Amino acid sequence: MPTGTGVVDAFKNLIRHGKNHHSSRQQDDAAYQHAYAQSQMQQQQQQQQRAAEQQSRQQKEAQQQQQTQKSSPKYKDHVEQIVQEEREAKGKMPVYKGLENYKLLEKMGDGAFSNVYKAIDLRSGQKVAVKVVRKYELSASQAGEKHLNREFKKKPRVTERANILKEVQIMRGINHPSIVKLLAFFESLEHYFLVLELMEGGELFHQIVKLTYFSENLARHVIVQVAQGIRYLHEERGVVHRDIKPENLLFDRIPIVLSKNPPPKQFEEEKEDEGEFIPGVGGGGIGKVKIADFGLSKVVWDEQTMTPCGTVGYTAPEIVKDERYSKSVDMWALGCVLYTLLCGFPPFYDESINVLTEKVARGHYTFLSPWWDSISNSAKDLITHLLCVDPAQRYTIDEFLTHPWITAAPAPPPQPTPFSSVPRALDSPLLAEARGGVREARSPGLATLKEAFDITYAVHRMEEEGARRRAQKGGANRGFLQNLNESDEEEESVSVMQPPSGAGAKMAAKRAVQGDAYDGRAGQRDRGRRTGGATKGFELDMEGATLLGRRHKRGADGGIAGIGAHGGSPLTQSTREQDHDLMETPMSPMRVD
Ligand SMILES: Nc1ncnc2c1ncn2[C@@H]1O[C@H](COP(=O)(O)OP(=O)(O)OP(=O)(O)O)[C@@H](O)[C@H]1O
Repeated sequence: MPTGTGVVDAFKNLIRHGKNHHSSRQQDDAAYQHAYAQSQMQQQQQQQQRAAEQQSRQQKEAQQQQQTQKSSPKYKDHVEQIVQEEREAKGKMPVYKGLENYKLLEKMGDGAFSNVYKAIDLRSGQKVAVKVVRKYELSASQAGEKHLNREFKKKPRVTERANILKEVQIMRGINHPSIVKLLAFFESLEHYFLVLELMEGGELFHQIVKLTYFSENLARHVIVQVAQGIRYLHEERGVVHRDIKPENLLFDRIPIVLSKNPPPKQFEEEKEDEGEFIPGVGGGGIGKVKIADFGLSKVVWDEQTMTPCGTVGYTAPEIVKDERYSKSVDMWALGCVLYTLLCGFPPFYDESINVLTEKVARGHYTFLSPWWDSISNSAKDLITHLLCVDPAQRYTIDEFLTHPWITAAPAPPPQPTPFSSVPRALDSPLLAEARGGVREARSPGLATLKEAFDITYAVHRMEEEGARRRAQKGGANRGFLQNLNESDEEEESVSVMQPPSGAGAKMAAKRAVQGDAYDGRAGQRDRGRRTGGATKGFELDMEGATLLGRRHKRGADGGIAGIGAHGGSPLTQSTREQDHDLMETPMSPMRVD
């Protein structure tokens, strides 16, 4: 039933036109409904108008209010708080029980079971790096489900505990300007926390990628600091690091002072200007360089008793040999790092893990032309004495530090060469792909580069452990640290059998073939050649626990037996079918705990 003013108006209308008296009932109804519809429309229009008026009034009020609020300090604080909250939410840092005295600022790196954060010690205000290591592994289903109340596997990873304790034990005794200091160590129910001296620049690896390669002055500045750290470890602490690689070398940033006379570009590559090299300070943004990550380190002699560690009852020659082998692993690594600094790619590389292992074992590398053409013979000479297959022939740290290239004063920048003499557009053969067009990116290519280092060193560590096992057959009393070393050995034999993920498997196939500048018989120049044709080098005798031994089992005759002694360029080896088969198998990361 219509009600209100609309209906009244409708009736008035009807009366006005006299229809109320003369129309039939039907007509009255139609008129009534028409009047009713009209009144409804009018009503709606009025309501809409009122609503529009009210809305515009409210908008005006809100605008006025905003104007006054925006200029008020309270409003500004509020907005800033929201922006800050949004920023924080983006880079949200996890909260760890037991780490309440530290405020995590940003993530700096991660390993297989650890994360490293830049943090502030809230008590002292000091900036530090905190390495957080998980004690327990999430079971596969739990890891995927991301439960809030996560349950951990009951069984602690005992090997990991031993490794962490060893790392801490070793780092505690170390105090050297070229080695990252351990400031504190503590643990909660679920994590170990290592508070470390902060190296703001991060990994040297990224700086190599950024600059493509280093000038000889800058390479010397870096490698001398690393070598001094190694000398301290070897000679004063009886420790071998065993994992010296650009990833584990951290640096402090310094400002780049633009070159007065920018050095000529060697090739049409995007080598960033390193800037002026300042002796004693650095260049290319790199100041102090320090060794980090003692996760694979070993103690080879007890600094207190000055006797070899845990070798009571062993005969002297084996002990001496054992210790020399251990140290020589670091010297080999030093050679790999120096080579990489100077040209931007590692000395040993192949997409096939078998071929790479073979090259490392035989010491087959080259000073690849044209990248090495302008690098001094003195630098090459030093490298040949480090990448020398026979550990007995390899330079010791003292020999390294007295080599003429190391003791030379920084040279003035090279004279410009006309660009027309440049053969063609070039970039470091691996880095060009490693970058994948993105500078400093952690592209799969970069991961492959890192894996090349890992494999190279793993082969040498295995060699060292093989020597130790041979020496220790029969057993003897072992000291505390030697027992810690033992757990590591077991782990190593597992970890090295994991080939790199397939990311770089197809890399080399695309790579341009380069000619050899030098046949790459590392360390053979003036140390005397071996008899019997092919260089024997060391035996990869790991008693069935080796990378190669295991690959034989897995790869159906795809192991080292099928590989001839290659003497060619490290970047020219063809990849054989069986190697491909192995590479296609999806694999977990190299490090296995
Ligand atoms: N003191 C530090 N200052 C700055 N960054 C650091 C520091 N220590 C470690 N990092 C960063 O964290 C990364 C991982 O650290 P570290 O190598 O000690 O851990 P990890 O778990 O042993 O790693 P991995 O599994 O690669 O051996 C480093 O490569 C580096 O980028």
